[in-house]
Amino acid sequence: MNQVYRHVDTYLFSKSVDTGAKYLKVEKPKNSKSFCVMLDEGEEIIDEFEGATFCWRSHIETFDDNSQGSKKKTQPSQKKSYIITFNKQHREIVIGKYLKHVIEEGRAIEFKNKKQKIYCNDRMPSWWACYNSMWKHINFEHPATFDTLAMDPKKKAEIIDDLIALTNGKDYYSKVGKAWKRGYLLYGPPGTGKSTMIAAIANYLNYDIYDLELTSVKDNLELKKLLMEITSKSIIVIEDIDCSVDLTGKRKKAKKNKKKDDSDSDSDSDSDSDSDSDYEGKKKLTLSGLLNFIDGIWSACGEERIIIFTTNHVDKLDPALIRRGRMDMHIEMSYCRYEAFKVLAKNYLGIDTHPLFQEIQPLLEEVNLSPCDVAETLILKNTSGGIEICLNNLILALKDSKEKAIQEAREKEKQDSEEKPKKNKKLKKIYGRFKKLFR
Ligand SMILES: Nc1ncnc2c1ncn2[C@@H]1O[C@H](COP(=O)(O)OP(=O)(O)OP(=O)(O)O)[C@@H](O)[C@H]1O
Ligand SMILES: [Mg+2]
Repeated sequence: MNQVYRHVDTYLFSKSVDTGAKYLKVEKPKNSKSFCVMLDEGEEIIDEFEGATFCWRSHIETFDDNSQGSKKKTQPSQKKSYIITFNKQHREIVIGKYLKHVIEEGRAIEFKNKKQKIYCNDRMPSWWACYNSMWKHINFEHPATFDTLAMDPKKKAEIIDDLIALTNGKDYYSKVGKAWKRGYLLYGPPGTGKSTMIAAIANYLNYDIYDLELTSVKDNLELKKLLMEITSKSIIVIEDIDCSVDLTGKRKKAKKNKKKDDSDSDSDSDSDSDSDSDYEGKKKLTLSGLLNFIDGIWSACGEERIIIFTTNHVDKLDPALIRRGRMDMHIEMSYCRYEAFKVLAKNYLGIDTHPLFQEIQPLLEEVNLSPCDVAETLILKNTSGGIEICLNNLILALKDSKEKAIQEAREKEKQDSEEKPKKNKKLKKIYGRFKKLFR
């Protein structure tokens, strides 16, 4: 089906509910979450825009493909169109604004109704990539939302505001001359909701997710090709960026090589080996390739994109990779504190308050338990008196954790106090040697 026709169709359906056409056709397109209702042949819809009235009439023409004398019997094909009639004086409005409005509205409704997809890149032979997409996909159906995400409500509101600003940012980004995209770094210990947050963002915006597996990317060129296939209004995710590929190491190596090049710049043989290593570099996936992927000139070939990195070890990442501008927002997903617990209690037990909360609150403030671990204790295993059992399980888990933390701290203290005299002895020895040297 022609795209323009489809957008018009969608737009008119949103009107047909109000205007009450007599006969409608109902279809369920493969990629849509909802039904699609179309006008039947000869049905009319009246629409109004800026004081002008427009009449849309559905027209279906049927062609008999057997008319060419072919022996094989084929189904007759149909050509669908709309005829729009309006007062001559509104010609300017139709051409200047109305048609654009219809297409944009139709496209927006389709976007809202489309089924989300999650894509992943798989290692495939180069001949395959010449003829097919480099991404494989399935429908994305994850129940996470911002309502079910347990975290500090202030931080949550900040993220939602940022997302809204991004989606409304078309004019702003073109005014300031920036590519229309945003980078988020999600960091924190395991089980604190980084992946859940990605799902919640995708569901909030109805964006598709492109889960980029860096270890499957052969070189920088392949990364660029993958980028070119990513659609607008999407989220590009690189999970556990610190363990994907050794990007930091490569950069350090590159720096070392550069230093060596600078000092040996006169020698011809060295410049040859430089170009060899340059060539090797191009053949691999490097940090600079990834940086270009995020915000090089090619990154502007799509609009309304979000890039998300997740990591458990933010300190291991190369600062260039996460500097502001690349990763615009650094979001810490932390251990479960009282506010986050209240969200989990509501999700899992359906309660806003309980007398046992008083005991739980101070424990949560001093014990580091991930939301994942807290959630595990809150899963209702039976219905009779279940809530109290769950909350008591949580209290036990918190007390256990507290006990362990105290134990660990004691052991560390003991270790430190045992090591101190050894260290002092070593320092004394070094000091003694220095003294001898300068005598
Ligand atoms: N903040 C949270 N809000 C709601 N549920 C959470 C949260 N954190 C964790 N969970 C629950 O714990 C499970 C694991 O969380 P998730 O996979 O998002 O953690 P993660 O931070 O991505 O962990 P990892 O670093 O190991 O990848 C989820 O399925 C979810 O049910
Ligand atoms: Mg995760």
